[in-house]
Amino acid sequence: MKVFINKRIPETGITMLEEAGLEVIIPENDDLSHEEWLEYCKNTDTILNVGANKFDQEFFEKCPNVKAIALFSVGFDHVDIKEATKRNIPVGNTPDVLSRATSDVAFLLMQSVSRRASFYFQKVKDGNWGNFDPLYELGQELYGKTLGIFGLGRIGFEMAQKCKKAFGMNIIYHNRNHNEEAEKELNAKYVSFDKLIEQSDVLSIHANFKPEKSDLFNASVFEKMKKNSIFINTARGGFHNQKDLYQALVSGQIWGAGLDVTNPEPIEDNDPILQLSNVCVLPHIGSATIEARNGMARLAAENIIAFSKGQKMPHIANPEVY
Ligand SMILES: NC(=O)C1=CN([C@@H]2O[C@H](COP(=O)(O)OP(=O)(O)OC[C@H]3O[C@@H](n4cnc5c(N)ncnc54)[C@H](O)[C@@H]3O)[C@@H](O)[C@H]2O)C=CC1
Ligand SMILES: O=C(O)C(=O)CO
Repeated sequence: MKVFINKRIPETGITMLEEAGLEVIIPENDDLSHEEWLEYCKNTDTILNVGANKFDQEFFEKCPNVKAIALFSVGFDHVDIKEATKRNIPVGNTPDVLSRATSDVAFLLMQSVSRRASFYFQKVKDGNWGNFDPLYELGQELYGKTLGIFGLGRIGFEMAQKCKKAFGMNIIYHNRNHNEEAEKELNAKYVSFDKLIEQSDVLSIHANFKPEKSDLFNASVFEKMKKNSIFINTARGGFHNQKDLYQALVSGQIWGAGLDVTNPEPIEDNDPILQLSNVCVLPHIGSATIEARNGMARLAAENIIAFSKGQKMPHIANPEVY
């Protein structure tokens, strides 16, 4: 059985696949155009996919030989799951192993924005240390403030846990269902979407993205948020309207923003949001630790190996396929 991997992943995953007797195909030039990527996919049985290549109607029509897809990500918003299931194609993902790393980045962004760290670092790099100024670009402390989580699943829970431990923050959340563990362990309170945006001092997005939720965080939401609030998005850029976010930040409707994901992604070089002192933007590095990436490689390989043995994928985005 052939496994096409579009970009090199940590060696652990590749070794597991090879030891299982699978033929691994990794192109030398791993910066493939869409057409080149499709060409590889057409000629393979299973795909281990790194990145946001779209598994849409075009893909499924042009690549009828593909029998299984193992994503090198927990998010699967780039896959038409209904179509994959209809065609009996299991889609694997990589939950849990990256929750700590990704929530670390949400926490880091929150702190970076609250203390204007990236702005000050840029000043130092520009040779502009500045004099001690009692009123210049002051940060705000997070102790006892309210953290609002939109989408309290695996990553949202870890973010809430860190904020509770580090700053004694009160946790409120809005989710598809109640998270009993968070309510018990963190005293997290379930609130309506409107209450979430009105009451949060830090609003952190951790839900799985669906196209119908595009621009959910837009001007009408930012208007209702507190003036001292910080908006954090490490989930998917599609959740926020970036122009509206810029306006909310410039007009002082909200206090700051930390983004690991942008809309569009990658961010445009001339996006004015990059010029703001109350913003920190990272290039989608939530899972970019050695530990998380090794874990992702292991889970993706486990998925392909299970499939090759006629077994169920152990980490599956469309369990309904079985
Ligand atoms: N920045 C990065 O590098 C990374 C980003 N992510 C993103 O984080 C997302 C979350 O990952 P996990 O915590 O593992 O997923 P999860 O499935 O454990 O948690 C997501 C939670 O969001 C809730 N949810 C989904 N849609 C909702 C809606 N419309 N309203 C209210 N709640 C909603 C779900 O009920 C679930 O509890 C991924 O789907 C991915 O997009 C994940 C890993 C790395
Ligand atoms: O896993 C994901 O969903 C990511 O965004 C990158 O790790």
